[in-house]
Amino acid sequence: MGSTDFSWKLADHPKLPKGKTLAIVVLDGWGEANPDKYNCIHTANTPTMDSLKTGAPEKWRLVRAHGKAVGLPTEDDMGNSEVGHNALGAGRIYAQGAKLVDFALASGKIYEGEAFKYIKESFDKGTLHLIGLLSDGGVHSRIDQLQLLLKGAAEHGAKRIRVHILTDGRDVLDGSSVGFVETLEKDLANLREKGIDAQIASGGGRMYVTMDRYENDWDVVKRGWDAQVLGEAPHKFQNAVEAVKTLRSNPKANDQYLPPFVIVDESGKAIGPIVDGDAVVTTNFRADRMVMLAKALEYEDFDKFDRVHFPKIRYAGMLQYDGELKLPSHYLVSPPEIERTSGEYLVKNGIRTFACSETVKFGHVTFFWNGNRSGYFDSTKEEYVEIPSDVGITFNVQPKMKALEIGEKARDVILSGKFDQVRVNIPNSDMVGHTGDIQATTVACEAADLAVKMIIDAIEQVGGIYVITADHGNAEDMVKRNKSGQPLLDKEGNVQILTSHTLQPVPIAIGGPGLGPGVRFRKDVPNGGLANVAATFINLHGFEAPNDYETTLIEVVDN
Ligand SMILES: O=C(O)[C@H](O)COP(=O)(O)O
Ligand SMILES: [Mn+2]
Ligand SMILES: [Mn+2]
Repeated sequence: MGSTDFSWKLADHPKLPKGKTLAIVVLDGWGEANPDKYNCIHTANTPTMDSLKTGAPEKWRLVRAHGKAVGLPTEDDMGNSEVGHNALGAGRIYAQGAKLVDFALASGKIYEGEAFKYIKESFDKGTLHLIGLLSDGGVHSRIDQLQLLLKGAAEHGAKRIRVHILTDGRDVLDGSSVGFVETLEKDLANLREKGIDAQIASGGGRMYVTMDRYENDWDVVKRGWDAQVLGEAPHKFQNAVEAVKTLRSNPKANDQYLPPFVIVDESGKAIGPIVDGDAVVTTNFRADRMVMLAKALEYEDFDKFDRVHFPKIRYAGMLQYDGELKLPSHYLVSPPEIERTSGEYLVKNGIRTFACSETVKFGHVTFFWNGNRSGYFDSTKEEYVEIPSDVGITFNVQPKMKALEIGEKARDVILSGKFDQVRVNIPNSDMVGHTGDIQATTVACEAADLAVKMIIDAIEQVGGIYVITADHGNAEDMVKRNKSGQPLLDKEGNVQILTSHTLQPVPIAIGGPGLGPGVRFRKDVPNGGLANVAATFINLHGFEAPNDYETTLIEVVDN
């Protein structure tokens, strides 16, 4: 569109009225799958979500939430919160970080950019450190990208490389960490044969070391800092495979929560602390769980924990993680330019917007929803409320999380009449689903269902409209399956628990007294995905969607 004829003004919808309070609920990790005992949404008592599905067939449907529908490289890529909320908020499908990094590595462009040239200045005298999640999950990072970057960095002059690994078990099976470390060790051994001093220097489980998000618990980042930068950790090993195997042998241990360790030489000295003159790359492409470390690595003024030592390094992110904060200032690959999101359009068309979740998902309905931007578009028309999450626990011990508090907050705000759009993320089915605890996940889904009921009841009272959907699957399938759908067993004959997201579609339901009698889902968008939702709710606010948005899911028929 030419810059001169661009306008933020949205056209009036020819049939749909303005002024209805709209609740948008994103159930995190709530997909649709065959009912069996490993489908916690099925086993849970969820009368509200059930009634939406069975009560009004023209107002309930499934939408795609994985693979190409959300800008991921292949149809084998499960959905995730970042790409899901980006699509929901932006109404268009963007090539996402995973894909952009693939392109940059395949074309070699990654080595021609400003950031690579910048870190390269350290290669003569300093060490190149790579810090990131080690798995093939494809949600935050991918090991094949790390392998290519290692090879490319060596070819472009890196002589001493240290890798700081974060074990996964959340986007991939628990226990798979050992295999990934072995794969990486082989690559590093190959580099050593070529005369490059390349080794793993430290490690730890992603949820306990480094990868916190939305500033829920800085201790997580500090534990990583101590190991990666200071070379200090409670556990010391001479070999990373041995480290992971030994730490996992504790019956309570799992990949997500492995304690931090450093690799030491024969004299017990850490082999890879980060020191003045070194280069550092954080290899995750996804932002939320790298922003905190990026702040610690980049900000001169920093008071979140005592860094003890703040080395003078050249730091680059795989991507820029926060477009508003411009953090980090150097990045190997440019992030997707997600602009003109629904949030910005609607606020500029007078829609007063409220968004809320608890800490662990707060950025999902704000930062991701708004195209990876922190902050308000217009603070006079928007309010974002974060309900503090519990800290230092795995959510299977507290499966209700803050669902009811989020529901109450949304209810109060809806009843206040101060906002036109009230948007929440209810985290339970995702956060508890990631623990692999089937019983607790069932309780989690029940709590989420209750929160939905509170919001729907409030919408009934004010004559509003609700849109209930999800960002990707998780709790609806808690086991790894073979191609014919049978649960897979491990060596001991136990079912293999699936802690990750799924490839399943997610439901979307519309309703409420403010929804005109002729509004229903169209039948001619059978492959609709999350990116079609924005045009849908823009319509429900009484506007036509911008014409480059993915098409709306609804139509208005004359009764
Ligand atoms: O970061 C996480 O918790 C998982 O890797 C993905 O979950 P999310 O995409 O639902 O946040
Ligand atoms: Mn999610
Ligand atoms: Mn998740």
